[in-house]
Amino acid sequence: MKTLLLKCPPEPPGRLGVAAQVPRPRILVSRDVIPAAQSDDGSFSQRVLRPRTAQKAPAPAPPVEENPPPPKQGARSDGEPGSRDYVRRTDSVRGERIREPRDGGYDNARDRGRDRGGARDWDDGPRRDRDRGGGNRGRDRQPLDANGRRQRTLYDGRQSREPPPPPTYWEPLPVDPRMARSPRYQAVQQLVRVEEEGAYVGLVNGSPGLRPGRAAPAEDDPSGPGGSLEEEEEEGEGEGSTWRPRRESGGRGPREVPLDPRDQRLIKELVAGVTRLRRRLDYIVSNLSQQTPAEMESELRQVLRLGVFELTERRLAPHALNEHVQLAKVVSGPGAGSFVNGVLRSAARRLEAGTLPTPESRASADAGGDGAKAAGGSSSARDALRKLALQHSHPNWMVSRWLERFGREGAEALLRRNNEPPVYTVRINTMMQTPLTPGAGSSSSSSSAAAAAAASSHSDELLERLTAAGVVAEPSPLLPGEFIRIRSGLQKLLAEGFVSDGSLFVQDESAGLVVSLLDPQPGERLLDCCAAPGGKTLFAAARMRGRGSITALDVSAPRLGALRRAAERAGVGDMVTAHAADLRVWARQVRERAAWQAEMGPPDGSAATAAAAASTERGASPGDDLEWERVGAPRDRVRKPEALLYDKVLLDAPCTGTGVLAKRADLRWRRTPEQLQELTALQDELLDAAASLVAPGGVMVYSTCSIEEEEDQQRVRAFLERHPDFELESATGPPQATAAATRGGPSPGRPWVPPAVVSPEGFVATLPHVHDTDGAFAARLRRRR
Ligand SMILES: C[S@@+](CC[C@H](N)C(=O)[O-])C[C@H]1O[C@@H](n2cnc3c(N)ncnc32)[C@H](O)[C@@H]1O
Repeated sequence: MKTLLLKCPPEPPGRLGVAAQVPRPRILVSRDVIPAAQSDDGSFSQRVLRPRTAQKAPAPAPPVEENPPPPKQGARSDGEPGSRDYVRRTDSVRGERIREPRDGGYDNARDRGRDRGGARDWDDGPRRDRDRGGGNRGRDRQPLDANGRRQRTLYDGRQSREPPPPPTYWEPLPVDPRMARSPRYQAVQQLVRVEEEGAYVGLVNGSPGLRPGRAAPAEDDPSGPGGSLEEEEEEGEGEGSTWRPRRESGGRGPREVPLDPRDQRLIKELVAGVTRLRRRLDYIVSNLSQQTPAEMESELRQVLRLGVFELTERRLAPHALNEHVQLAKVVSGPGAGSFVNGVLRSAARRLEAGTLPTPESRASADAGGDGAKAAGGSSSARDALRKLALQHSHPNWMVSRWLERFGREGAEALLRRNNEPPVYTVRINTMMQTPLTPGAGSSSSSSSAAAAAAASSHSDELLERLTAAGVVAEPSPLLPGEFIRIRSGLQKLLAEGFVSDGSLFVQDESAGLVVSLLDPQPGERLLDCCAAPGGKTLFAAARMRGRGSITALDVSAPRLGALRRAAERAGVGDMVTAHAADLRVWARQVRERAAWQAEMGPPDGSAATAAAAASTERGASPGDDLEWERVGAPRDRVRKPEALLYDKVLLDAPCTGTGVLAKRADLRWRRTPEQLQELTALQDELLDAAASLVAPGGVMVYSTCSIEEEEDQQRVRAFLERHPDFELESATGPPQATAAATRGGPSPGRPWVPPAVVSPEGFVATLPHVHDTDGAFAARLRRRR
């Protein structure tokens, strides 16, 4: 019985090969792997994990191990007769007793299940194309032989000498259910989905406190309706979905794994944290291993990032890193376990010694490259830019823009803010507050004072209930009486049912400011042009106190479905009509229809009365009738009154979403400068289309959740040049507004938004590092009569 014994070379300074990290001074590998595993200087590289059949070199004679190793600690020999000696031990991955050959080689009984296989050769394409559907991701890794049969993996080369054993990759064990439920295993699977399949981090994290597998209402997702182009791309799952655990295979068939809420929270923290800090973590990993993360297999890369993240950011004790090692074995095979063990132990040692290679510990950054040229300037300026981008884990192009715009200090504050846990706020469902006393409000000032008092007492009552539930909360300084800032305990808030019973909606204050700037009033006709998933639509409905009508338009039908359901739950289903359409097409049709109706002459009296009665039944105000008069349309032919002009139009445009990077952890890696250009063109088209639907004297608010001037200020300036019939109204409010905001709901004499969020030009412009909210932009444009 012969076993290979490969001696480990000394660790090269600053770098680690696989063998250098192996805890015991021996490693068993197939003899075919030796050439691939050994580099020129005799050290072993991690390439042992990714052999290619076609590149197989003739195998040298294996070194012979003279003395077989002693049984593993805690194992006992079965003393079975025959050619092989077996031991029993507890498998730390499966958590069960297993029997295996003492020499560690292939065992028919144990390893039979590993030889199941797909039909494709593992070399025929990148991994991401092979295994999109999940399930057993490892099944294609076994190479096919000349007859198309899946080959066995041999580590010691003794089982079948003819034909010679192929190079080798241990197919991962079928995942043990206990491992499948491990938060770290789940986090790795989700990280793979995020990076390779474009899954959305806020979405896959799910909402703790909700039943797994059940679709959650849009406002339940703590990620909030941030709003960006991404959301429209993920129609299948939609903003309102909660994460469904990956199905386990094995046993009698797939079944869903219920996850503990605490585990869900940990998964959320890990996935969001690793995704945010991806570039920084990769820098550290690259400096500790011979391969860059980009050259590694996807799961292995995620395990390493996760390990370094937990070590450096969560300060996990080094002994706890064993879970990552076991995880690597499961997702990438035993060799990967040794490799991960080596890299993570080295990271732990060097962290303790204060010599961990981090971007800030280097004189000049030496990684990156994306957008480096865009930085322009001298090489030292480019170095400084790259170093900052690495340190705060952002793409160079974003950092370059922000350095130019906010200066070094401002840019750093923003970068830091994007990596911190975001501040969540909730909107109070003011529709649930005690209605105004009948008779109160004979004058507009006493009515608004009564409304403010009602809002204030409702908010105080909710704050008390939240405090009793262990939630640390405070009234919003920007929209008091309507929003509450949650300092800690969002999960408790969700678990206590504040959201599911409709009392609160998770929504950022910056979204509230946009609606506040629009200032919808009871009885108005409002068009929300890019409405889904509906956070702003519902707030507008609440401001309108259920009276008037809202047409909610969005190009994404599935996301509009979520909006409809949310409107029903909020009790405003009657006033919201949702239409799935491209705004540009819809606007053209409205214009054609209006022109046609104008040609048909005035309606007769009976039809006008019927239309007026119908509109009153819907709860619409007499203002509806005015619309028809404005375009001179005959009422009897108006089948869709919403297909005309509107008092107020909200265009919450698709954008790069650079204001919500703290909440949308993956977004920074998906955006490119080219997309920014494409989006500005789309925004112009949408602005033109939306403007054509604003009634004379009516108002349009253009908003984004981007902080890029090209998408914000520049779009508005260009719009005003194209549309001289529109003028900008300063966000500080109508002329009679007083600067001293009273607590409670809006009133005619109150500014639309607090002066603290208004730019000198009169726009609403919030920045995460300045206002403690999402970054957002809004401009109020009035159409001249
Ligand atoms: C920023 S999100 C809107 C968020 C929403 N206002 C809220 O508060 O929940 C942008 C929306 O624009 C929609 N959209 C993109 N292009 C569109 C188009 N051409 N017509 C209509 N809607 C469009 C997307 O589907 C997406 O839902």
